[in-house]
Parts: sequence; C-alpha cells; structure tokens
Amino acid sequence: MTASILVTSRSFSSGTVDVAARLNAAGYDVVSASPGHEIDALAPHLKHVVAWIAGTAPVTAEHLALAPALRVVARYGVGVDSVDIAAAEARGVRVTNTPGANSESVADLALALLLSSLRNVSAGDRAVRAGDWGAIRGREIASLTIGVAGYGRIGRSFAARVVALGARVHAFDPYLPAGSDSPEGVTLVDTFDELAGCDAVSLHVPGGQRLVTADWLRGAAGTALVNTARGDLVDEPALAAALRSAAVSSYAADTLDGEGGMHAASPLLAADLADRVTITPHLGAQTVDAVDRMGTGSVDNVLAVLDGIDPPNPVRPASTPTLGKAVR
Ligand SMILES: O=C(O)CC[C@@H](O)C(=O)O
Repeated sequence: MTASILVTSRSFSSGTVDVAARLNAAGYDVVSASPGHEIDALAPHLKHVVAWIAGTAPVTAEHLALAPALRVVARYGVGVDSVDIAAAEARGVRVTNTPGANSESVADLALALLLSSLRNVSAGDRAVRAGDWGAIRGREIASLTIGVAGYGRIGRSFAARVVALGARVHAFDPYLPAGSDSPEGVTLVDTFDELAGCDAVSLHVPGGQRLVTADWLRGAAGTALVNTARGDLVDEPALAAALRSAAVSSYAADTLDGEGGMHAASPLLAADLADRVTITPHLGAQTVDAVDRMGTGSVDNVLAVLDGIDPPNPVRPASTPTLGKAVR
C-alpha cells in the first residue's frame, strides 16, 4: 500500500510550483482534508498517514494519538503555536516549519493595514456605498512613531518599510542580545509597555500569549493597532472597550481569536466599531510568492524526515519563545 501524506493547509496546491507532484514522485499519495482540523474529519486519514502538512488550526495530542504511523508534522508557514510540540516529541514525531517563507508578504499586509487605518480606507469605502461623499481626516505616516512588537524577520521587514516612508520606529524584542545594533530610524526599547505611547503599534510575535491586555490598553493614547500575527495576543473584550473610549483609534488585523470557526462571536465585529475595525481572513501569507516558498519548504522538510535525514527547519520546544502571559 502506498504511504499517504495528509495536507490541511488552505493553499498548498494553489501555487505555481507543483509541490504535490514532488510528493507523488517520491512515492507518496497526497490526501487533502479540512483546514479546520476537526477530529471527526481527520480521524479516518490520521490512521494511515506518515506525514502531515498542517495549516494554522490546532494540531493537538488528541490528533497525534490517532496517527500511529505519523513521523512529521510540517507547518506550512512559520507559527508553531498551534502545534502541541511536547506531545509530538513524546511520540517521536518531528515538527518543522518554513521560517522566512512569508516574511515579506506579511510585512506588506501589515503596512497595507496600517495605511488603511491611518487613511480610513474601509470607512471611506463604506461611506461611499452609503451615499456619503464627506471628508474623513487621517494621519500621514511620516509624522508618526510606530511601535513594533517582535523584531524578528517579519518585524524587521515591516520596520524597514515604515522607516523608508519617513516614520520613526520603537522596537521591542526581549530575545535580542543586549547591546544589539539597530538600523537608522529604529530605536530598541526594553518593554512592551513602552510601545503603548506610540502613535501606532504592529504585532509580530508568536501566538499562545496575551500581550495586549486591559492593563496595557490603559497606557494607550489613541494608538492605531495592527495585528498580522495571532488573534490570541489581544484581549478582545478589553480592546473593544478601548476602541469605544478612543484609547485605541483603530484596530486592523489579519486574525481573530478563534478564527476559522469561533471568530463570528468576536466583540470586535460589533456594528458600532465597523468604521474603526478592519479584519482580513488571515491573508498575510497568501501571495503567489509566499505560497510557493511555504509549499516548497514544507515538502523539503517532509521528504527529509521520511528519508531519515535531518529536515532543513526542525522546531524544538526551546525555540518557541513567549513574551506575555500564556493563554493556553
Ligand atoms: O496562511 C498560512 O497558512 C500561513 C500562516 C502564517 O500565519 C504562518 O504561521 O506562517
């Protein structure tokens, strides 16, 4: 019987590179299943598969227990907050990801969301459709100090973009070695709290932790908040209150807590916040360019593990840092 590889990422076969053909050529069947990772939908496949190319939905100990032949969970993307890495390790299942594959794409979207917020693009579109051609005032990006939480690959790419447009950046990343240098226009700060005073803040840190809490929001003064990372970084009820009190001027995010199923109940989707809240359906990595790199990278990882060699991008528990309070 041919061994099977399970694919649950949303866009695996939609790039310009035929990544499934590489798996077939190596002698594996490719089975696609629900990106929501519902146990009932996945259980019949998990029984047989030797590898799983996974999207952003959780990969839990329960899934892993149903997959006796599984040798590798390859995240199609970067974030591994969705994978129970300890449970995988305990079962001898390797976990891999594709670092850098979507950095430029996510940084582009973060900039798009920031500019959209600053210039009221969504609110303007809604106004026109409602028959209103009035003026809505925004801010120039070059007049702003922008906080960047997480100064890794994506944070740096985003910072470079806004500095090129004339903004100043304050970046926070506790994993930078003390005394690290930063490029012109970027000042490294010591705490996430220091970013609350910035005109805008963009989040580029791993999920599984709460950074934007009611406490942090008390320090905000009209901040435009952008989140292309993970929905659980934000206390959504507290943020909805901060938007209503104008402590936060806008929220533009590519993610919601419980996205892909539970997100419809988010307090951030309330009708009275619609002009100041913009949400996109996790599009950050969904470019032709990033899809090709994530597909190629995840296939490289899977084939290496199945060939019995070290994958190019292994993930270990110690390489998943946290900055805020854990939420799981
Ligand atoms: O769209 C995807 O599957 C990638 C998601 C992205 O957040 C990542 O973890 O790299």
